[in-house]
Amino acid sequence: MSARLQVHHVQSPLAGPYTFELAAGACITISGPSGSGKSLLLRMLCDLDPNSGEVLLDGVSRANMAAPVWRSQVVYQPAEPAWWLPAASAHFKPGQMPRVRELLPQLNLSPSLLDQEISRLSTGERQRMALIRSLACAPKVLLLDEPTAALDPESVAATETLLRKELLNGLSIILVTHSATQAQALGQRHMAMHNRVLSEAAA
Ligand SMILES: Nc1ncnc2c1ncn2[C@@H]1O[C@H](COP(=O)(O)OP(=O)(O)OP(=O)(O)O)[C@@H](O)[C@H]1O
Repeated sequence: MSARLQVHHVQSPLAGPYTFELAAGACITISGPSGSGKSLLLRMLCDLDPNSGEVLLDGVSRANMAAPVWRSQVVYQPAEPAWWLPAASAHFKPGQMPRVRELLPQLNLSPSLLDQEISRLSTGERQRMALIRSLACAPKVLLLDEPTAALDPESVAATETLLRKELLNGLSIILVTHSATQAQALGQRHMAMHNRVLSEAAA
């Protein structure tokens, strides 16, 4: 597998430096205590927080890409995703809708939820809808911050099945999770964050 994402000395005054590589179709999992710096790392990788160092996507430096282009290919899904319009459907471009309709049943979501007010969806429905929003961008790298934290076991299983399928199709994932079972099920490499220092974790 070739390096899809190369991270070289990425740091900010708050965290880092971080250096590692993520192959195409591979998943790195990151575990670690609350407040250890996991989200800070993901936010730097998608260029939401100011940072120095170099990140390359398929060999192309982030410095040579417009920020919106970068963020559409290296997509960050926070633990509590934001919605800025009343209904989920309004967050999708018309061209994304066939993909959205294909993904909804895979996460056990009814298409009728698309047009309901987001605030009326359950936390777990919102979390699954957020994953659909992330995947609808057709990213090359997905940075997932506890994507199943609010889900029941059946929805966790559906989400993991979908992520496994996406990995097989070449998507690369950095997955922050507190679940050792989930890390084992999806990741090939396991890392741990402690006091903003990233290290290899036992498999
Ligand atoms: N912009 C900021 N300025 C100063 N400190 C910050 C900023 N953003 C985050 N922090 C602090 O950095 C630390 C790491 O935060 P981070 O959100 O990365 O934790 P985390 O490992 O993702 O935790 P959790 O598992 O609870 O989501 C926390 O102590 C947080 O308060």
